[in-house]
Amino acid sequence: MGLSGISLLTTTYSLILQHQSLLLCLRAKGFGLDLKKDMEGVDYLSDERKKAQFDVEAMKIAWAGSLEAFQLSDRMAKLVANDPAFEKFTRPMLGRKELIKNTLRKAAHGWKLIVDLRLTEEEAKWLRLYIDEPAYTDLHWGMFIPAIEGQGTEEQKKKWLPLAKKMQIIGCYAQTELGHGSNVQGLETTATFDPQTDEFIMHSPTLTSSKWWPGGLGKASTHAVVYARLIVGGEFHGVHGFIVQLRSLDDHSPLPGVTVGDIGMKFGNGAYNTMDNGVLRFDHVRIPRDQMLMRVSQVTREGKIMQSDVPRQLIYGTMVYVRQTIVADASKALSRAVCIATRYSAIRRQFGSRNGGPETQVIDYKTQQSRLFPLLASAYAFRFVGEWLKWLYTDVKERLAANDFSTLPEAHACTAGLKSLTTSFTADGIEECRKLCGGHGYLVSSGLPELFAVYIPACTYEGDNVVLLLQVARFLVKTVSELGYKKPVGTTAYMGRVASLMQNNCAVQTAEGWLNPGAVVEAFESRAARMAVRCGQQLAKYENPEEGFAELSADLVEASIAHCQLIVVSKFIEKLQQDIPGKGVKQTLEVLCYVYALFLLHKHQGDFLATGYLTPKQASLANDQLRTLYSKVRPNAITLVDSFNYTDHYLGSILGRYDGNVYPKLYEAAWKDPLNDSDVVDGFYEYVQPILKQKLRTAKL
Ligand SMILES: CC/C=C\C/C=C\C/C=C\C/C=C\C/C=C\CCCC(=O)SCCNC(=O)CCNC(=O)[C@H](O)C(C)(C)COP(=O)(O)OP(=O)(O)OC[C@H]1O[C@@H](n2cnc3c(N)ncnc32)[C@H](O)[C@@H]1OP(=O)(O)O
Ligand SMILES: Cc1cc2nc3c(=O)[nH]c(=O)nc-3n(C[C@H](O)[C@H](O)[C@H](O)COP(=O)(O)OP(=O)(O)OC[C@H]3O[C@@H](n4cnc5c(N)ncnc54)[C@H](O)[C@@H]3O)c2cc1C
Repeated sequence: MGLSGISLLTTTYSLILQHQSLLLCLRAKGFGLDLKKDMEGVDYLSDERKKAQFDVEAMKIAWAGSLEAFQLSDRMAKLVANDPAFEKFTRPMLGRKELIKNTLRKAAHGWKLIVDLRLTEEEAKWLRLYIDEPAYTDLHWGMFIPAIEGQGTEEQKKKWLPLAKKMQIIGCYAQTELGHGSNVQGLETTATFDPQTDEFIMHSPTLTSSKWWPGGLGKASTHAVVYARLIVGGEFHGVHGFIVQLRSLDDHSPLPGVTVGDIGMKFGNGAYNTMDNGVLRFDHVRIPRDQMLMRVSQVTREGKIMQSDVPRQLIYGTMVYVRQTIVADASKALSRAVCIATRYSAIRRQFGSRNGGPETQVIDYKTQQSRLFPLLASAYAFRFVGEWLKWLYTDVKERLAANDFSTLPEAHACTAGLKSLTTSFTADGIEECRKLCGGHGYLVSSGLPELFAVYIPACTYEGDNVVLLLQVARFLVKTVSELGYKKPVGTTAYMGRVASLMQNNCAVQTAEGWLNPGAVVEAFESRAARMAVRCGQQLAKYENPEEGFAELSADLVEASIAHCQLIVVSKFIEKLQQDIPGKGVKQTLEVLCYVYALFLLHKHQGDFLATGYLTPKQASLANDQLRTLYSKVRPNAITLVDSFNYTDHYLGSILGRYDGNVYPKLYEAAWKDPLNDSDVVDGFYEYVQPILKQKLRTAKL
């Protein structure tokens, strides 16, 4: 290495020393330099932690939901973090075959722990979450089993659930096809009843009817719940679910008539490529009649269709369940990215040094705060709305069990809308966190690229986010059209006050005036009501309602977003009306709640102004208040992300390390890259040296 290289390195290291004064000795492998190494065990964020204005341990409990939930999650997180079998840092460098084998190994080790330690289903769920590697088990536990639980008869549940829960069979959820995903009624796979043999014949009549995407199908599953067109007596009777065995339970080979495989690599290194999303075709595969999931409709031995009093929509019930879990997962993914970006923003310094003193921590720049703190506030907002949605789902489930189907449409609208809202925001938020970490955020070792790659399909799977918002729009339009004779309830109860929401305008006169839950909720209610009513009025101009709906669909999507944001804001405010113990915890959450609401108000001020609810002056006062709120978040920022209680293993990020020891660890990690195994790169003699040694024929070059 030449002198200029060494002086560049020396300059780099003096900068590091300036930033982290406790560096003692670093060995620069490959450069022949004996530099100082950092002190392990030092907390570089301790000054930040001392600034906390609230009880961090109590905030951890508020985030987890209860002391018991905190303890359970903490126990599972540590179990995974302390087990070398769950190492994941090499994942992005593995080839596909190694990656899948590695995932199978981890899933097997996880299952062994579940059995040996006799973990409960709740503990097992957290264990799988902290293993942090998408795997066939997600679909087995998350969709296959819930599909049987929700759509199977008591007899079917008795037969299949024990097998599935002991993992004596492995299942997946095979709905989407090559040609249709969103349009479930457009699926082409057929299940034709054969009264001669009392069987269904599963068949894939076209290329586009091939099942395409189901997770766990490609290589792991022995069984699937397959959605297919029920054909009895030559007539189509809607799409239903069927339990179909795909592979031998002895040697795992596909059964006769079954063609099955993996659909290939997906976005990113490592990331979602640990999942075997699959393709499946049937060539007249026969299954017994009792393998059709028959809670909604039954086919008798004689080939008669019997409808139970359960609504047809229950066939979509598994999607309601999974969408609810996806909302809860959004807060986990967003909080993870925010934790990384917040800790790193406190470590990173740029500009502002006077007289050789330390530079400014980037977290102190107002622009950094205005990008980061709304994401932090959103992570908390999504956590609390996810908690509420879980309650709503549990309530609906109990009602369904008692044959009360009245709240199903609202549960569908809420799960669809909030799934869409939270996943779109989280996907964008993770990318924003990457940018907030500057260049180092682009390194795989920041943890952000893989988190992003794993997360973004959430905007598509379990319902494309636009398609889902259009479902919310249908629900809203129906609610508006029924206002004259039907009292809206639940999350649309505010529509019952539509007259005053359309007339009264915002009364806020000062920036402090925005620190009022009533003023905030009314602003969001008025905006949502006015946008929905405006869509209703526009729709009324069309003779054909479906044509009008299609024409106005972009506006309808915006009205749905306004409605869903209102739900998140009001559930955050409702949460704060509960008893939340711990010094300063409630006050700190109040600040975050206002940040969330006023950030949305600022971002969507066009809606609030266009609907005539706010004046430009009032919108500007909200923005003034937002700036003040950011200053209130600042001293608590690090401890607010500590309250997520994530282990370094789960975060999987050098930038987000709990101790903030970023630079030495980044430096160390670079040397672990296989490219640095040798000084001279493989291929040098074949491809580089000949260029260096070439004898140029043209003098001009
Ligand atoms: C580094 C690693 C880090 C971390 C990773 C670790 C682990 C991973 C973590 C978690 C993994 C999580 C998840 C697993 C991952 C992926 C799973 C994905 C699985 C899937 O994608 S399954 C396939 C999902 N498919 C869809 O969602 C399709 C979307 N389409 C539809 O839902 C519907 O077809 C429709 C709603 C668009 C229907 O439209 P339509 O108008 O044609 O409808 P119909 O005529 O059929 O019916 C209309 C009628 O029904 C009502 N309705 C619709 N849906 C529902 C419902 N779900 N529930 C109740 N009611 C419903 C609708 O309102 C209409 O009612 P109305 O009264 O007639 O108006
Ligand atoms: C990682 C991953 C895992 C998956 N796992 C599973 C699984 O386990 N099991 C399973 O069955 N499926 C699974 N899927 C499939 C997934 O559920 C579908 O991809 C999803 O429902 C979207 O359907 P689509 O692909 O048909 O999109 P399309 O509907 O083709 O969407 C394409 C575009 O058209 C737009 N669009 C479609 N319809 C309308 C409309 N009516 N109005 C306006 N715009 C419209 C959409 O907004 C989108 O922009 C998975 C997908 C992914 C990416």
